[in-house]
Amino acid sequence: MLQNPETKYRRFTTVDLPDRTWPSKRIEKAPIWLSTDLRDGNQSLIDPMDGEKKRRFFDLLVASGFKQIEVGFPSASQTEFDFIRSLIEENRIPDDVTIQVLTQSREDLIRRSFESLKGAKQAIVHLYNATSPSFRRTVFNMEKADVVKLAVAGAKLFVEEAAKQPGTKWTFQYSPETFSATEPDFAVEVCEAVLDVWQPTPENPAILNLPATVEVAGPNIYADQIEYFCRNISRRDSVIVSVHPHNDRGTGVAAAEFSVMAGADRIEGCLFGNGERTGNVDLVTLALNLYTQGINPGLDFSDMRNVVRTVEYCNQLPVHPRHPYAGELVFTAFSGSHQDAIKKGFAAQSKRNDEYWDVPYLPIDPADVGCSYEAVIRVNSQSGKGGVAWVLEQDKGLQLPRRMQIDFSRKVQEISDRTGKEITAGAIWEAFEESYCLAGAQRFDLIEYDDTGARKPGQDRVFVGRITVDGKERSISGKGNGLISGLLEALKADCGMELEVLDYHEHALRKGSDAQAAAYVECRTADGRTLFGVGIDADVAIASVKAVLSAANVASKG
Ligand SMILES: CC(=O)SCCNC(=O)CCNC(=O)[C@H](O)C(C)(C)COP(=O)(O)OP(=O)(O)OC[C@H]1O[C@@H](n2cnc3c(N)ncnc32)[C@H](O)[C@@H]1OP(=O)(O)O
Ligand SMILES: CC(C)C(=O)C(=O)O
Ligand SMILES: [Mg+2]
Repeated sequence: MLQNPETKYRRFTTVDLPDRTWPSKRIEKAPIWLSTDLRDGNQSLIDPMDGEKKRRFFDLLVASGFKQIEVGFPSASQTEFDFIRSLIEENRIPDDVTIQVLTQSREDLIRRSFESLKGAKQAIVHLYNATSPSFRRTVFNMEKADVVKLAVAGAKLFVEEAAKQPGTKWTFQYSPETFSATEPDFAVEVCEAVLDVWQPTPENPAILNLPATVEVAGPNIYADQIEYFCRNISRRDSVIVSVHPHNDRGTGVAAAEFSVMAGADRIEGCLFGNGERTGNVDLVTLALNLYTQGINPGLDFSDMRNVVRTVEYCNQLPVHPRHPYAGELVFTAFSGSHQDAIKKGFAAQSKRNDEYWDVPYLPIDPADVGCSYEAVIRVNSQSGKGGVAWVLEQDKGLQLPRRMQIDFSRKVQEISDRTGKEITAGAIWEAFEESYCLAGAQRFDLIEYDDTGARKPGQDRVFVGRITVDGKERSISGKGNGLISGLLEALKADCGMELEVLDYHEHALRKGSDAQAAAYVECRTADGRTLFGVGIDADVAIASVKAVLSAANVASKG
C-alpha cells in the first residue's frame, strides 16, 4: 500500500509572477546549444568513456554542428585531464568550436582546470556551487552569505588564473546549482555577486546557467523562474542566460522550450537525453522540434542512424525504439487506420504543388533524418488493407486495386491472427504468391499464345495458345472481342473453366524491376464466387493472360 503522500512530500512553491509574459511568446530562432554529453552525460555512465570513446563522441558533436561542447571535468581524473590536453595538443578543435570545462568552487580544482586548458584558442570555464536551502543546510552547512562567499571566491580565482593565460579567449560561466529549488531572489543575489567580480560586457559576456539540477516542479514553474531571473538580473545585455534542465518529472523538453520563451538564450543538454538519473534534456528532440516548426536549429541530424550508433557505442546504453525522431519504430505504423491515413497522405503529398509536409501521423518527413519510407508501415494483426497494400507496393511495386486489397488483406489477417506476430515483407510476398497461385506448378500454366491474327473493327479476335493443364500440355483456342475474352472463351470451351471478368486493371512497374507490367482481374465463377487473379510479366499483354490463368487457378483451388 502506498504511503499517504500528503504527509511525505511538500508541494513545490510557485513563483509570484502574475504578469508573466512567456506563455504567449513563440520561439523564433534556435538557442545557443551546449552539449554536455562528455561531462554530465559521461558522469552518469556505468563505465565512463575512455579517451577513444570521448574522441568519437566529440567528433560526432562537431559534425552535428555544435559550437560549444563541455568536454569534461578536468580535475576529476587523469583520463579527463588527458583527453582535454589531447584535444588541444592535437589541434582537434575547429576554430569555430569552443570547449567548456566544469569545476567546483575549490582552489585546487580551479587551478587544475585552467591548467588543462593551456594553449586553447578559446574556452568556457564553468564554475558551480549549489544554492538551494536543502543543499545549504545539508551539504555545505552554510548560511546564504557563506554560499555567496564561496561563489565569489571561485569567481575571483577564475580572473586570476585567466590572467596567467592571456593567449586564450576566456568566457566565464557560473551555475547556481539547484537553481530551480533556490529562492528566485537569492539566485539573482548570488549571480549578481559573481557578475560583480567578472564585470562582463556585451562584447565579452558571462554565461549564467540556471540548472534544474533535479526537476522538482512543472515546466511552467521553471519558465516563471527564468522569466523572473531575466527581468531581475542586472547587465542583461552582458549576460547569456543559459538553462540546464534535467528530466526527473519527464518534462525536460517542455521546460527547455518554455524557458526559451521566457528569455533564455542557451540550452545545455545531451543527445537523446542521457545524463544523471532520468537524464539531461534531450538536444536531438529539441532541435528537431524546432526544425518541424520551420526553424533552422543549426544542428544536423540528417544521418540519424549514424548518430544513434555512435552514441550507443560511446554511452554503452541503447536509444529507445520509441525515442522521438530517432527510435527505430518512431516512423512505423502497425495499426490499420494509421496506415490508411499515411498511405493517403503520401499520395496527396506527391500530387500537391506546395512543398509543405502534411502527412498524417508523421510530424517529420522520415527522409529528413535519413530514414526510408519502407519502414513507415509494418504489418501485424492490428493492420488493415492499406498497410498490406503499402508493403506490396514498396517491396514489389504492385498497386493492388481496392477490392483485391480487401481480398488479400483478409488472407494476411488470417496469418497474423494465427501467428500473433508481425508479418514481414517477405512473408507477405509468399502469402501473395500462394493466394494467387504465382509460384510453382499450377493447374493452368501458360506455355505460349498467339493472337496476332488479322484484326478489323468489329471483327472478333482469336486466341490460340498452348497451356499445361495439371502438367499436361494442351492447345486451346477461343474467339472474343479482345485478348481476354478470347482466352475466357478458350478456357470455357477446352478446359471447362467458366469465368466472367468483372474488373481489370494494369500498370507499369517501376523502373529497374525485371517485370514491367502487372495486371489484375476480378472474376466471377460459374457457381457465383468472386475471386482475383494477378499476372506479372515484361509484356503487358502476357501479364493480362497470366492474370486470367491466375484467377482460373484460384477458382480451381475451391
Ligand atoms: C550537478 C552536477 O552535475 S555537479 C558535477 C558533478 N560531477 C562530479 O562530481 C564528477 C567529478 N567529481 C569528482 O571527480 C570528485 O567529486 C572531485 C575530484 C571533483 C572532488 O573529489 P573529493 O575531493 O574527493 O570530494 P567529494 O567529491 O567528496 O566532494 C565533496 C566536497 O566538496 C564540496 N563541494 C561540493 N560541491 C562543491 C562546489 N560546487 N564548490 C565547492 N565545494 C563543493 C562538498 O561540500 C564536500 O566538502 P566536504 O568534504 O568538506 O564535506
Ligand atoms: C553543474 C550543473 C550545471 C549541473 O550539471 C546541474 O546542476 O545539473
Ligand atoms: Mg546537470
